[in-house]
Order: sequence, then structure tokens, then C-alpha cells
Amino acid sequence: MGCVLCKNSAGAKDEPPPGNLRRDTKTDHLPSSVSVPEVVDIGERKKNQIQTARTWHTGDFSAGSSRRTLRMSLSAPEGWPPWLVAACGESIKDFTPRRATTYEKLDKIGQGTYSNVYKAKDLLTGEIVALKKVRFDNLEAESVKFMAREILMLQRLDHPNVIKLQGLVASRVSCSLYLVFEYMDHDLTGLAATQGSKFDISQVKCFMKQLLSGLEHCHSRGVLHRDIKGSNLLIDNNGILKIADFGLATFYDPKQKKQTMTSRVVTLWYRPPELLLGATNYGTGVDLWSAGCIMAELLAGKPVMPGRTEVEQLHKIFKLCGSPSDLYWKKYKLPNATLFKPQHPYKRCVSEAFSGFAPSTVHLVETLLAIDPDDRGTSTSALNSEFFTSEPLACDPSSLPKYPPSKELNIKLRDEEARRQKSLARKANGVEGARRVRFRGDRTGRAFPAPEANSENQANLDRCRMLPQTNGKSKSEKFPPPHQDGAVGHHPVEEDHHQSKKNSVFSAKHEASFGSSRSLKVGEGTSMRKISNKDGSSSSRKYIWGLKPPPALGLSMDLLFRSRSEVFGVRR
Ligand SMILES: Nc1ncnc2c1ncn2[C@@H]1O[C@H](COP(=O)(O)OP(=O)(O)OP(=O)(O)O)[C@@H](O)[C@H]1O
Repeated sequence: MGCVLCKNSAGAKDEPPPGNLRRDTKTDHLPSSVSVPEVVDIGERKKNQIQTARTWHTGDFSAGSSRRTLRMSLSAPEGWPPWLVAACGESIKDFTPRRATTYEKLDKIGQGTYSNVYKAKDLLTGEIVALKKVRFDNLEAESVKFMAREILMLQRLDHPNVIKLQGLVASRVSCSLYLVFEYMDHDLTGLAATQGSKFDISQVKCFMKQLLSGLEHCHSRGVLHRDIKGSNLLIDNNGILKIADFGLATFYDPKQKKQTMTSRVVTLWYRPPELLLGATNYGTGVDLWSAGCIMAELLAGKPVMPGRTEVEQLHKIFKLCGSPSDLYWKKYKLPNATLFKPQHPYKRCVSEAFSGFAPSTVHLVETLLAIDPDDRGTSTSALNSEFFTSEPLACDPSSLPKYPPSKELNIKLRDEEARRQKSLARKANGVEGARRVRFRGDRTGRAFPAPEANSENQANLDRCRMLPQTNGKSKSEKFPPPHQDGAVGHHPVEEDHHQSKKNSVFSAKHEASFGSSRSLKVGEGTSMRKISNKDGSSSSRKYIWGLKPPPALGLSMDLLFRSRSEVFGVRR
């Protein structure tokens, strides 16, 4: 770790008083001189790298912004490197620079797309904190801007169910930045996996109440989170849930009707249909949909719509929530409507899928998972719903079971270790050994880490988009502009839409199961599919995909799902 270096302060001498990193005053506005882009065009990458390398030490951070940067640098809060001031402007004035050496890293506890998260000890106060180290790959300006966006959002928020930014530690030497947060023992994904069984209804109410309260606060301050998922919902050992990771959040003005935003946000499994259909004018409904997916997941004990591609995701949504009405298509006129509008309507079956639960529970899931965002209500209306007033009431957070720290990262590491063991055993003992290891691995509990916000197979996306191969780290790669998105249409899909609905029922008593066929990628451009035959036997088929040109624009969703053999070719 490096330390904050500054001409005037020399960083080290003026240590802040212990525990006083955050001042009382709060910036409640996005500084007018700071622009945080919705998305940086992938074509800008090269330019950004050169630009950032040139400007890192001068603080001339944004292209063509020398006068603006100079203005900000002149009024810069003391002790911060110029690049940070240029990126975050006034908002960092609430923090006092700290030396990185005043923290002791204890353990790596999380890994995001553009960050590593460490458990650390504040050597001045003895407090345990989380240090989120933001990676600036190749000194890309855009990475810094996404970090700046997160800081600006966090500055605007102050609520028990929203993570608090306690401080910043910047290093000019290593070109890295640490965001200091209160330490949280679990994230919801890790906790669910540790628990091993489904949460009971009063526990689900407890989590949902906290999630919706946090969202209510964000929305009331004009912030859309745009990446609500289990691994971004942190939980401390007292059962307090806090919404974290505001790297994709944006400011939003409900009065401004024509606010254009990118549709390439929200992790695929939690992404609402309007975004998949290309909406660029949306609101709080996107977070409410994700909250609905979380609620359904807590009830079902597993993710309810785990799509692997955008097409498959939309298909899963339509299968559960029904396809949009004619009124919807007319009302929203969404860019991808022609491509995805199914020829035959899909019947909504949310209430059937959750039929084992109380009507007030089903009603809230129905509302949050409404296809039309206008029908999803608000966080406030959800909090006032019968779900929270009917028995059993939400349990007290402190009564939630206590577990050793559990994070999505632990699940990923555990799965990787199981895979490694299996491959070692296969090498040493042949198939029998591998079977034995798999059996042991299967008993370690269930784990469902969600894919990253752009969960589509990146290699395929890059191929489709004819983009140069990159290191896959920056947010602009995660969210290329919609016009470059060639993801639709030529991925193998899991199920035929005529498949029986019986697999989609989430019972209050039984394990939910969604879909019966499994797909295993066996090599470039091929996929093995286990097919259940009518006579009850099963067989495998090899699909060739990605070798043919993408289906023409306008190919209907029905065709995409009807038969892979027609589109991709099938061999026995
Ligand atoms: N305050 C905290 N206390 C404990 N663990 C944390 C804290 N903040 C983050 N983590 C852990 O680190 C992980 C990654 O953090 P975060 O989501 O903020 O990073 P990111 O780079 O923005 O990730 P993503 O790629 O999901 O957007 C989280 O899922 C969580 O497990």
C-alpha cells in the first residue's frame, strides 16, 4: 500500500483524529464541474489509456478539461492527489486524507470486476474495516470515473440500510485508491449458501424490509442502484442488511421525462425486461424488479431466473411472468421489440409457481415482478403492503442465526477448489476417483453466485461484436453501447418454450426446480445437451453454434427458441 502524497501536506504528518474520517457536512449535489458518463464507448479505450497516462500526475483527468481541472485543482481540498480531485471534485472535501500505512490488511474478502476487497484493521482506532481497492487497469480514465461515480453516489446517501463510505486512501505512487467501508461479515449470496436451507418467512420479511427501506432512501435521494443482487447486499453479524456497490448507480430525476440512460446495467439474472428490450428511459422500477427477483430467490431457495444470455433471460422472464401485452409494446415502443416480441403469448404463472405461500406473499412477488414497470409500485408501497403487516411478522435482525463470515467469494473459491480436486482425482484414479470427490463436494451445501453484471459469455459477445480482445476488466467492456450488442440470437438455449410448466413451481415446502436439461460446453462452438426423451430415457446431443452468421434481425423469439436444430444444426 502506498500513501497519500501531496506537495503541501506531505501526507504523513497531519494525521486525522482517530475515528473522525467523515465530517458532518454532506455534499448533496453532483458538482456541476464533474461529469460522470453513463458509459464510455469501447472505441474510446485506447484514447483513454493514452489520455490517462498523460494526465495522471497532472490531474488533467478528463479529455479537453484542462481549464476545468485547473479550476478544481486550485480549489482542491488539501492533501488529495490532483487526479482524484479532478475525478470527484468537491465531494471528497468531506474526507481527510489518511496514509495507507495506518491500515493493516488482514484478509482478502471480495473480488469485483474492478476491485479487490480486503478486511483490514484501522491501526489508529483498532476498528475492523473493509478496504475496497479500486484497480485502474492501464490507468484508464474510465475506471477512475466509475470509481468517482460510486463516491459521489455514496456521498449523497445516509441510511442504516445503505453502506457508509467512511474514508478514502489514495496513492499517487501506485495509482490506486482504497474506499474505506464499515466491515460486514456476510453478503446475502454467501449467507444463503452457508444457511444450507431456505430462510423461513419471517427471516425473508426481515431481509426484504431492510432491502426495501434502503431502496426507498436511495430513490428518495434520486439514486438508482442498477445492480441489486445478493452479493451486493451485505449483512453484518447483527443481521443488519446494507445495500453496497454503487459503481453502476446513477442520479435520476423522476420529473425529467426524457432522461436517457444506458440499458446495459443490472446483473443478468436480476435485469428487468424493459432493459433487456433496450429501454433507455426508465426509473425506480428497475431496482424493484431486482428486489422482486431477490424476494423470489429467498422464497424458492435458489435463483428463479438464471439465464445465461439475454435471449435466454428474456425467455425465462416470459415463461414465469408472461409475455408483455399489446398495450405494453405500444406504450413503451422499445428498441428490441421487433426482435423479441413472441408470436404466441406466454401465460403468466407467478401465483402458480409460488402457490404454497400466503396470498400476501404472492401478491408482493406479483407486484414486484410485474412486466410493466409502472405496475411495480414503489419501495414505499411495498413496505406498506400486507406482506409486512401480516403474521408472522418480520423477525428482529438480531435474531437471525449467526454464522462465520460468508461471502460470494468464498463460494467461488470453494467451487474452484472442488473442481481442482476433481481434476486431480481424475488424473490420479480415473473416473471412480473423480466421482468420489464430486460426492464430497455436493454435500458442502448449495451455492448460487450470480454472474457478473454482463453475464453473457464474453468471448461470444466479443466475437459477435467484432471487438478486439481485451483484458475484460473495465466497465466499458462490461457495458458496451446497445448498438454494438450482437448478443442476441445465436446462443444455445436451455429449454423449449413448450416444455411443461411443472418444473417452475416454487413450493413453500419443496425444493424448487427450474428446467430439466443441462448444458455443458465441450469446446469452442459446441455444446453438449442432455435431452430427456419421451420414453423417460435420456440422451446427449451435440450442438454446433456460433459457426453460422447471426440470425437476421427481426427473427422472432419463437424461432430462436423453437428448435436449435433448425438454427444451429444438430448431430446425434
Ligand atoms: N463493506 C464490506 N464489508 C465486507 N465485505 C465487503 C464490503 N464491501 C464489499 N465486500 C465484499 O466484496 C465483494 C465485492 O465488492 P463490490 O461489489 O463493492 O465490488 P465491485 O468491484 O463493484 O463488484 P462487482 O463486479 O460485483 O460490481 C462483495 O460482494 C462483498 O462480498
